[in-house]
Amino acid sequence: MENMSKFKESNTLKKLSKLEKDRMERRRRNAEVKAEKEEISRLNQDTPHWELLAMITQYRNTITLSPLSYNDFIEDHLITVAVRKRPLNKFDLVKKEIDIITIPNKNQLIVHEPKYKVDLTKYLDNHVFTFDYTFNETCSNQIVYKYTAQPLIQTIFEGGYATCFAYGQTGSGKTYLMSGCPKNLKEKGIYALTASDIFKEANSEKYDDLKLEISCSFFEIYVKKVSDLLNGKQTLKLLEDGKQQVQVVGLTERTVSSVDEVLHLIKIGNEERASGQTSANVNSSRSHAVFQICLRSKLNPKKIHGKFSLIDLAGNERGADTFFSSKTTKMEGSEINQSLLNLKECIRALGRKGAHLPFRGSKLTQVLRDSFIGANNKTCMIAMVSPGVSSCENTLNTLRYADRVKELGGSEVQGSKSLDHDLHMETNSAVRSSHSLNAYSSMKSFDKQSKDRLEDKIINAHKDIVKKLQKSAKEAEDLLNSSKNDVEKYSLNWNMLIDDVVTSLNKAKM
Ligand SMILES: Nc1ncnc2c1ncn2[C@@H]1O[C@H](COP(=O)(O)OP(=O)(O)OP(=O)(O)O)[C@@H](O)[C@H]1O
Repeated sequence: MENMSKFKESNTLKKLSKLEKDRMERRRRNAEVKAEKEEISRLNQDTPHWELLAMITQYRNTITLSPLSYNDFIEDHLITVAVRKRPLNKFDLVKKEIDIITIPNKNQLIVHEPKYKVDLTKYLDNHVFTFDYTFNETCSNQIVYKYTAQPLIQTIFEGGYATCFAYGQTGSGKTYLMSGCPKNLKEKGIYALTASDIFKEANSEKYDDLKLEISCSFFEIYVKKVSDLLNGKQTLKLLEDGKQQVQVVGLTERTVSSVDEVLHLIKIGNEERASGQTSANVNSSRSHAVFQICLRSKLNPKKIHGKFSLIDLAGNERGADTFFSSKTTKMEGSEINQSLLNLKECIRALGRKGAHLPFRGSKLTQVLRDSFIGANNKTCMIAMVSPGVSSCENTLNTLRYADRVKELGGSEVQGSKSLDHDLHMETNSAVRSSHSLNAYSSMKSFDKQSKDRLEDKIINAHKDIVKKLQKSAKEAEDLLNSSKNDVEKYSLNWNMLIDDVVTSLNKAKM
């Protein structure tokens, strides 16, 4: 008995001593980790985002990168939505920005958003977006052009309207893409590349009979004011005739015979645009600039044969600081938001032939009305994003907007690690197939296997819709919590969210 109690005592002592040893070991290891962190932090004093950078690098090491290459296939779309990421520039480097965008392949993009857990440890919220094309920081303007605006050139020769939009926050590279790099003349912009191809095509024998003439106009829309950039910013009026056709009364249209002449007009217009920035409230990135190249046959000069509109859209990023700002700035912001929402609906209407076209909702959509109707019209939108971490919120807003422009095209899978495009395509086609459920129930000759497969697809599509609604409910809750910070941004995001929910619900109807 005595031996037994001695044995128990020594066992307890052993356990206590082990616990003490473990505790010491834990303390030693914690001290080591702490020292290591302090050392890394000391070494990275110059890189405030080193922890975030380490997490992103680790993430990138887990995926295979296969970005778009020059020989990739050009898809034929009525509406093309693409994203271009610019490289970090010297201003970013001065601000010690880090690159939070990864482009793993030719149509996906990941935004690594830094977030904090409740215990304040950092983590990455990886947002995966799918578009028709994604261009990484090494892609030249020529490549972006090849997959976006160039495939639309033929449209205007076939009697249609082609429209190319560049959208993104200030500093995201819209001017670099549209006008080219001022320091490197080889890096031409979309204006010059488009004009050059239009001249090449117009001068080909095919169109000899048409006797085509090329002319250009350039105007700006700021709040509700339309100004002629080729005529000293003369204010222009919009008039709608009985056939709902909108005329920009008094707009200067210059006949051109070479690419250089086109570029000269663009230079004049851009200078005119910039000149307003100091003298008034007008800021180039807060107005929409519309450059149009028009084809007319000399045989019937009153009728437009085809038109290419290149539009540098205003960014909505200043919404972030408008809560305490002036009435003018608020009005400016809400006008931009309204025109962007309307634009999105009008582009979607182009994709759904015969759908209601709410073009009267803004001056921008009024002047572009003809671009959204007509069987032969095509549109592309290039969303531009800055890679830096301080642009994260604006980048997500730009991508969400671009994502919603194309109904059923490019879906965002928040937080998802899946990079499988086919998966999205599968989901999208299943959603589309749910429209045919009524037809399906009345199909008597349907074989059992096909019936089961279709039924599964429909149920899966409906599950996706439920998931989407749950995600939207969560987004709505987050939005409500942030409503007090910035009313204007809140209302824009709220409208976009509701739009999205309504679209999902419409799709869910059987
Ligand atoms: N693809 C690119 N490669 C290299 N540099 C780029 C690229 N895109 C943009 N930049 C550089 O980034 C800076 C901002 O670009 P840019 O002026 O084109 O932006 P923006 O969207 O037109 O801005 P804002 O709306 O304020 O006029 C410029 O210095 C530009 O040269």
